[in-house]
Amino acid sequence: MERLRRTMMFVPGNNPAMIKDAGIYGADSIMFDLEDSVSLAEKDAARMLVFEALKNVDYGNSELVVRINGLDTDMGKADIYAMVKAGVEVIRLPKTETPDDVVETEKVIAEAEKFFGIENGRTHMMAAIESAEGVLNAPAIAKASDRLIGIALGAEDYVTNMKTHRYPDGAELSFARNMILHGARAAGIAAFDTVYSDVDNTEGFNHEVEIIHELGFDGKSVINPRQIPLVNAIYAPSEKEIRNAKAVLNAIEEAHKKGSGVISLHGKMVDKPVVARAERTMALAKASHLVDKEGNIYVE
Ligand SMILES: CC(C)(COP(=O)(O)OP(=O)(O)OC[C@H]1O[C@@H](n2cnc3c(N)ncnc32)[C@H](O)[C@@H]1OP(=O)(O)O)[C@@H](O)C(=O)NCCC(=O)NCCSC(=O)C[C@@](O)(CC(=O)O)C(=O)O
Ligand SMILES: [Mg+2]
Repeated sequence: MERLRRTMMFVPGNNPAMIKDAGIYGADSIMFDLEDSVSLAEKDAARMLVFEALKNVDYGNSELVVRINGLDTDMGKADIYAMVKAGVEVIRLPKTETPDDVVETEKVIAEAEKFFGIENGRTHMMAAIESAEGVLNAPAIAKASDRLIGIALGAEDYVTNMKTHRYPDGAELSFARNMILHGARAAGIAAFDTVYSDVDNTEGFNHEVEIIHELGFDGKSVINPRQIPLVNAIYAPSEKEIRNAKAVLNAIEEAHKKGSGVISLHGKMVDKPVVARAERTMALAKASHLVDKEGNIYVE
């Protein structure tokens, strides 16, 4: 079963208090940032701080991601070496424009793994797409490395590049979101939506999460712990959806016992894609604490 990544929380890499407590909020992934939330003067200190945190702090089940500075800066290579040495799970490449950006970053990661005697391929990657060129190349970027677990939209940089800004209905992001989603799905990896900066605007945030949930994004980048339960609530399946998923999984189990891969349930065909959706519903229900380990509904 693929890992759930409903929320990926940005944590500024120069903020010791936020770094120390980042594990208590239940984010599926924690993303320590060495890039745009850290000023030039603090880059070295932030790298050391995040290195120490990765080595010494227990973040429970959260996946650990670090957004590095790009290889077109003086910091990129040092960031990669330090994070690979610390054992980070995923390196997030910012401002990815072309598949070559991914390939070049992968080369340095592989060099670092070799240098520190770490198994080749252990460090995964994700690529943030934050410009028109990146969006147009999204399908190729998503297929540029087997290490990629996903691609993400970085909308603040993207709207700046597009000479616009963020609007409540998200029309300005529609093409980018669809390109990123299709690129990710064609490559079989995850798609993550961008941050929502107005942390006190719960209504606007919920509206945006509804949109990306309906489109099919795996999850959203968040910048504040208060945004985590809001995303989780929208990604939580309803009781009706859970009951239907359980019925589908029971029906297909019966079909398999009879040697068939397809069966009818209440007059509707149940086949492989319906089963895959039911499995994801049950995974989301478990993550949302709506069912127990066996899939029994708590609300019954
Ligand atoms: C927004 C705000 C200032 C609000 O402050 P507030 O003070 O109102 O927060 P409160 O709610 O009062 O905090 C209550 C308690 O939570 C703690 N707490 C808050 N935030 C926490 C957190 N993130 N991690 C751990 N802990 C946290 C806090 O320490 C306190 O702890 P305590 O004192 O113990 O109670 C704050 O959240 C914050 O700085 N966020 C991170 C901002 C950031 O990372 N920006 C860069 C990434 S975007 C980018 O680069 C654009 C992009 O590249 C994106 C893309 O690519 O997708 C693109 O182009 O679009
Ligand atoms: Mg950005």
